[in-house]
Amino acid sequence: MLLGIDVGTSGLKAMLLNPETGMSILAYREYDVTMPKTGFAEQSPDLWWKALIACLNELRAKNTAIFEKIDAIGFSGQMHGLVMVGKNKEAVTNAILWLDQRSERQTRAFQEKIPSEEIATVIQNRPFPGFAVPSFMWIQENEKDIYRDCYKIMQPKDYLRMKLTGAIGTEVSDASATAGFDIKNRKWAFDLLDKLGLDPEKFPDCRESVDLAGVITAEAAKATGLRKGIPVVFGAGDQQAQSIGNGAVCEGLFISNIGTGGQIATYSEKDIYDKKLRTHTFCHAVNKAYTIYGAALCSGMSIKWLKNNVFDAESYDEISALAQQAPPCSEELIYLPYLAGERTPHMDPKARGIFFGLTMRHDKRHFARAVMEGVTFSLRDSLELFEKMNLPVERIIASGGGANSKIWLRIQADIFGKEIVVSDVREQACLGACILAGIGTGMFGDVQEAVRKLVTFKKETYEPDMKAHERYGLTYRQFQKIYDANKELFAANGH
Ligand SMILES: Nc1ncnc2c1ncn2[C@@H]1O[C@H](COP(=O)(O)OP(=O)(O)O)[C@@H](O)[C@H]1O
Ligand SMILES: O=C(CO)[C@@H](O)[C@H](O)COP(=O)(O)O
Repeated sequence: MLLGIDVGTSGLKAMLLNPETGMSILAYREYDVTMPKTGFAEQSPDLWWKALIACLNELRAKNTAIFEKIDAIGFSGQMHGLVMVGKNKEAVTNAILWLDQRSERQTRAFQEKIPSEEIATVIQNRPFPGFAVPSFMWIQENEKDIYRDCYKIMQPKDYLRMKLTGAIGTEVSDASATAGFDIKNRKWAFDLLDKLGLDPEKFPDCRESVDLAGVITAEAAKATGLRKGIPVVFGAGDQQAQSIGNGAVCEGLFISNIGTGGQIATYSEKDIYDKKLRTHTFCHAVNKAYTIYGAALCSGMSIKWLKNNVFDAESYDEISALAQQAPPCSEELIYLPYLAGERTPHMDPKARGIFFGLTMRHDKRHFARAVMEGVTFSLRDSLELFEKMNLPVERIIASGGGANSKIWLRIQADIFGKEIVVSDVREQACLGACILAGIGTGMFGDVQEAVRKLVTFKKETYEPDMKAHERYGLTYRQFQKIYDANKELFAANGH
């Protein structure tokens, strides 16, 4: 049996998987993002640890015989965030998440200190607030004691792996998304970190995602109920893990992932990157390949915000039922999902959310649908960039929590004008984490073998209605113009 753990932004999932039959059992614990100030987004690493213990207790209580047969453990996790631990391997403060916008000034300083040519060829990505390196620069400037007490930095899933194995370390897929990593050479960009004035000693050893990180310690066995000595592999960032769990490990397959953030992602053997650095090129977890994707910040988060902060609704299904009752294009109500700035395509931390075109005819149904459509328009921005990068998109695999909504899958097919398919396993990032554990311990020869065995797709697919696609095309152009028309106002806005 394999155990895959995904440390998401909205919650933690743990999956027990039989690698022979593909049978899987899941446990989930939801948690929140803490926002102590405007633009701040944090989580306590202890929250993830408690969620992990709760998930493992549930899996063990309900499936004791299976739980005792776990042969290997793998990880997936929310990317970019900054976890800082002291010499005692305890977190010295809350983790600063990928959604955090506090390091805008440090991001600008980064771009002033490092020549743009070096950023393009070494980092291959534009540094952005919420990436670990700008966040760490913020800590260095504003929280000197925490910077001093920080022995090593890491990403969220690395923290839980350290708690299980006692070993500190990170791996290429997450490290490459910190803005401090040499993508081509798959190692920390120490020269660049030095120029930024950061202490290279605070960056942990970095390995490949399928390497063995350690085994479950006696202390962790006592806390979690896991058997002492189970091997644990490094694991990967959730983008790379979910793409493996969706079987997108060859060129030409694209994924539309709607988790808390949203991404249009593909696999590449070459380190192709957008010359204007509007998309991301990071190390993939397998085959020494690359993942290339456009990233939207508040995708699932927009629906979560609408559900919790505006409608006070019971469930996501309630939002989907409302969206189903409004017509395509929501009677000209257009939503810009920039609640925490936006990465692809604008790379603008100051962008903000907008509802445009309100009339007295609009009600909750239109708001629900407009939010789903606005998020999908923002993902179409990435598709258009891919077409320009000569990476044509034919068929799209929908993934993440957003793929649980049939109306949102229909909206994606019609806005993208592409066929949408969905895999049989609901938690694709957990499956990816299990596959990495299986490869790392020799259960699978390679990722292709694992994917052939374990990734299957639902019979029901979503063909685009090309008439709706044409209509959406006009609204999409308006969506783009609304950002352009407000860009200067966003920039002038103080927060
Ligand atoms: N049934 C549903 N209908 C619509 N959206 C959903 C549904 N279930 C989950 N979501 C969306 O998916 C998001 C969570 O996705 P998930 O992939 O679990 O995120 P994460 O990995 O960030 O924790 C929620 O914030 C919500 O927006
Ligand atoms: O910023 C990104 C990817 O670049 C984020 O999407 C994080 O990786 C978190 O993933 P989810 O929790 O949204 O699945």
